[in-house]
Amino acid sequence: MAKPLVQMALDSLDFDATVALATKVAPHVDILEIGTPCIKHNGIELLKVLRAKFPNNKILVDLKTADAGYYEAEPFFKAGADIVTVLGISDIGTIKGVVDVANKYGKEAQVDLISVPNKAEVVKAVAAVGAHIIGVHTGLDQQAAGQTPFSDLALVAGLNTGLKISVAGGVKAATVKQVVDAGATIVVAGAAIYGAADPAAAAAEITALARGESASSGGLFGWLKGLFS
Ligand SMILES: O=C([C@H](O)CO)[C@H](O)[C@H](O)COP(=O)(O)O
Repeated sequence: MAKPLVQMALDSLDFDATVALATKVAPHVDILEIGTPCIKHNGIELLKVLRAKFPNNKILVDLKTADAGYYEAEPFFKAGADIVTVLGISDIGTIKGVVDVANKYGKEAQVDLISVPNKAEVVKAVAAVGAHIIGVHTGLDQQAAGQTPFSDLALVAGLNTGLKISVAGGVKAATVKQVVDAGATIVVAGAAIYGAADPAAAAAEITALARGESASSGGLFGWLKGLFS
């Protein structure tokens, strides 16, 4: 089975701080996510800068599209996004539009299940129109109300659609193995990395844990640990 991918969510509003954080973290993760507040605030220019600076990372643009799927997503695929998100609560025509334009560019559409009431039904419907990734997502406001993504992940994994499953919502070093064991193929971490004293080390630790490697063999973090042990 393929090793899970690790995605870092860039949720700052500041353009330069986002580029600086991405520079620290990019060597330690597979996917850089431009979070929804960040892309709304900074626009497609930020994607162009990150695309040019980080050719070895995939880039997800968290558009959370709700309408005009094809039209809204196309400029971002054209500018180098590898994955674009669309809301699972939106019309199936909107979701199909993002899938179609992703296919046109050889890229991927991720359907975000945030606030979807009938998750099993939506997962089956979006699988039928060719969605590439299902996003199990407990948003920042839901996390503040005490929610976690674990029960939704169990439900989605149990549907056995064969689609990739991305999991976001407060994932941290202590929970990353639980998320992978429960069926995540993409693990997303935002605050656990950008809120750490050393974001590069936190990213390296989370990636090592997601891949089932001991933290001591995990990139810079492992190297630093080795120095001081
Ligand atoms: O998608 C996110 C949120 O809705 C704002 O765009 C976060 O990036 C995602 O939840 C991951 O961040 P953490 O929950 O802090 O790990």
